[in-house]
Amino acid sequence: MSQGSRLQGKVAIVTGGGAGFGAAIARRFGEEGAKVIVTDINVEGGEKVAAQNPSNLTFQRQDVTQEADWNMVLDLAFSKFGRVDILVNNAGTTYRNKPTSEVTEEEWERVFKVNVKSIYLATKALMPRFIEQGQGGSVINISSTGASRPRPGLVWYNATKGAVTNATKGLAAEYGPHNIRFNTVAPLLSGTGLFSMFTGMEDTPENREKFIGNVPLGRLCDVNDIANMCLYLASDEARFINGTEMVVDGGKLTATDYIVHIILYPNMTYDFKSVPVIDLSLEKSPITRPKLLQELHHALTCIGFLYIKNHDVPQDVISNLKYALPTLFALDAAEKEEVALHNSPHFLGYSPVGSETTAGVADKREQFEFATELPDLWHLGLPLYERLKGPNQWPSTNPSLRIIIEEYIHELTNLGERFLRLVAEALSLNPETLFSFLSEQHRLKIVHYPASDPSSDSNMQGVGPHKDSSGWWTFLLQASPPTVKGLQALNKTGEWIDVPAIEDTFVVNIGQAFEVVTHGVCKATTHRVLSGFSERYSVPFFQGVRGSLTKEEAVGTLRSHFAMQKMALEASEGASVDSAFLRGRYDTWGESQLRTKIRSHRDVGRMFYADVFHDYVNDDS
Ligand SMILES: O=C(O)CCC(=O)C(=O)O
Ligand SMILES: [Fe+2]
Repeated sequence: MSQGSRLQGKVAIVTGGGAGFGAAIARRFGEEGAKVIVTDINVEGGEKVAAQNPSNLTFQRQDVTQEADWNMVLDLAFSKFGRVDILVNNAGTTYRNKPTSEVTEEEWERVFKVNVKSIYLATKALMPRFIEQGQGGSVINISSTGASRPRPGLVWYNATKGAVTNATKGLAAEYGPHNIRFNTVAPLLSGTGLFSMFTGMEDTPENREKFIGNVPLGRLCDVNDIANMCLYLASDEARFINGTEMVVDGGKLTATDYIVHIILYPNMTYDFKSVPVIDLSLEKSPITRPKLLQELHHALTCIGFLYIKNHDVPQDVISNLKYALPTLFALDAAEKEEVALHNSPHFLGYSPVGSETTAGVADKREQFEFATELPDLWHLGLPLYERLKGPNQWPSTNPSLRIIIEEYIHELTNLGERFLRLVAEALSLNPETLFSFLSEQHRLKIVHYPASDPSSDSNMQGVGPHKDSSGWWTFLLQASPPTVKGLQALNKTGEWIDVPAIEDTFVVNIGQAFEVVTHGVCKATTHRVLSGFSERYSVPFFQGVRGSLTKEEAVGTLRSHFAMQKMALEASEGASVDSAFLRGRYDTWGESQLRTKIRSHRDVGRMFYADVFHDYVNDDS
C-alpha cells in the first residue's frame, strides 16, 4: 500500500485495532501520516499491529464498554499528541448465527454493550473535548450490511448495527454545526475469521463460494476495502460527507436475494400441512402484487406445490374438456387402438391401464397423451430427441375433441407463460429469464383412474410416488368433483398431504428441470395418486423443456443467482439435486427424456428407436 500524506498532522483512535478491519484501518491511517492510538482488549494482537509502524502507531489496551477506559485513552491522546481528529469505533462482536430464541441474555447484553454502549461512552467522553478543541473532527462507526438487511439467526447483532447506523445519523445532525462529522461504513462479511460466526457454516472454500455467489463483484470484503473507505471519510476529502452510510459490499445489497429461512428451522416451521391457494388476480394491482410475489416465493421455496385461482383460463374451455372426458374414455377398444401410443414415434396417443409403471409398480390408470400440434420434421442427422415432436393422433369418430383439446392446450400455454413471468419475479429474476429453457412442444395427459374394486385393496396405486420428469412446470386440472380424493404431495417430514380438488383452480407443481436450474432452491415435490372407490379424471399439462438444453447450461445459467440460496436449503436437506438428467450419461435434456420415454414404452422404443433401444433400456446409470 502506498505511503502518503492524506492524514498528515492528524491524530486518530481506532478501537478493535488488534485484528481484522481495525488493524487494517490503523495501518492505513499510519501510512498516510496520522498518529494512531490502536486500542484493543487483546493486548497481544494490538501490540503486534503497533509494532509494524512504531513511529506512528501506539497501542493502548481498552475495554470499550468501560467509561474509565475511554477517559484513559483520550487522556493518552491529548497528553501524547495534544489533540484528536479522528475516531473509528470499530470494536464489535457477535454471537454465532443461530435461532433467535436460543440467544442467551448474556449474549444479548454483550453484543449491545460492545457494539452500541461503546459508542455512547465514546461520544460522552469525546464530544466535549472535540468541541473545546474547536477544529471539528471525523467519527467513523463500523456498522454492517445487516443494519438495513437483517439476516435470520443474527437478529440482535443486526439490531445493534441498526442502532449504530441510526445513532450515527442523529449524531451527524447534532454535531454537524461544530464541524464534527459522523458516518458509518457497512462492510460485507469478510474473511477475517468471523465467517462461521456470521453464517453459521464452517469456513470452507465451498461455503465461501456459495456465499460469494450473490455478490456481483464476486468476492468477500477485503480488510483494505474498509480501511480505504475509512481513510477517505477521515480525510479532508470527505469534509462535506456527514450522516451517510458507506456500503462496501461489492454490490450485494443491490442484487436482491432471498435468504431461505429454513437454514434455521429445518423441517419445522417451513414444512407444510396443506397446499396454499395463490390468487393470480393479485397480480393486477400494484398494491396487492407484492403479497402475491411473497406468497409465491414461499410456495416455490418451501412447498413446491400450489393451487392457482383467478387464472383467467375461460370457464367454457375447461368445462368443454371436462365434459368430453367420459366420452373419450368410452371409445371402444378398436377406436382406442386406432390412436394407440405404440403407433407413434412421438409417444402420443392412448395407453391402457397397467401399461406404465412408477416406482416399480404398475399404475392403475389409462391415458391419452396429446401435445402442441407440430409437424414431424425429424430426419437423419438431427438429434434423435427431435423426433419426440410430431403430430397428435386424433380419434376419427369424435372430431370435436380435437378442437376442444387444441383450445385447451393453447390456453394452458398462455397461462404457463404468464405464470412463469411471476415465478421469475418472485425469485428476483428478469421476467423473461425462464423462457430460454422452454420448448415449443408442451404435452398433455388426459388421465382416467378407474374405480377400485371395493372387495380388494390390492393395487391402490393410481400413479406411484414421483417427481414430474417431463415438464418445466405442471398445471393439473383435477376434473372430478372434490369428493373424489386421490392426489397427495409428500412434505419434508415424509407425511402425505392431501391435495383435494378445489373448484376453479389448477394445481401447479415444479418439474425436475426447474429444480436443476434453480439449484434445488425450488424443489420438485414428490407426489402420487391413490386410486379410490370412485373413478377419477385428471389432466396434467406439462410445460415443455427445450431438448437441446445441456447439463452445463442448466446448472450454469443461474448458478450465481441461486448459489447462496442453495446453501440454505442444503443445510436442511443435506442433499444435492437428485435428477436423472444430471446423474445420467446423456448430455441433453432431450436425450434423457427420450431415454425415459423409451424405457416406459418399450414397444415404441423397439419399433422406432431400434438403434438406441438396447443402450437405453440396459443403461441403469
Ligand atoms: O392425476 C393426478 O392428479 C396427478 C397425475 C400426475 O402426477 C402425473 O401424471 O404426473
Ligand atoms: Fe405428476
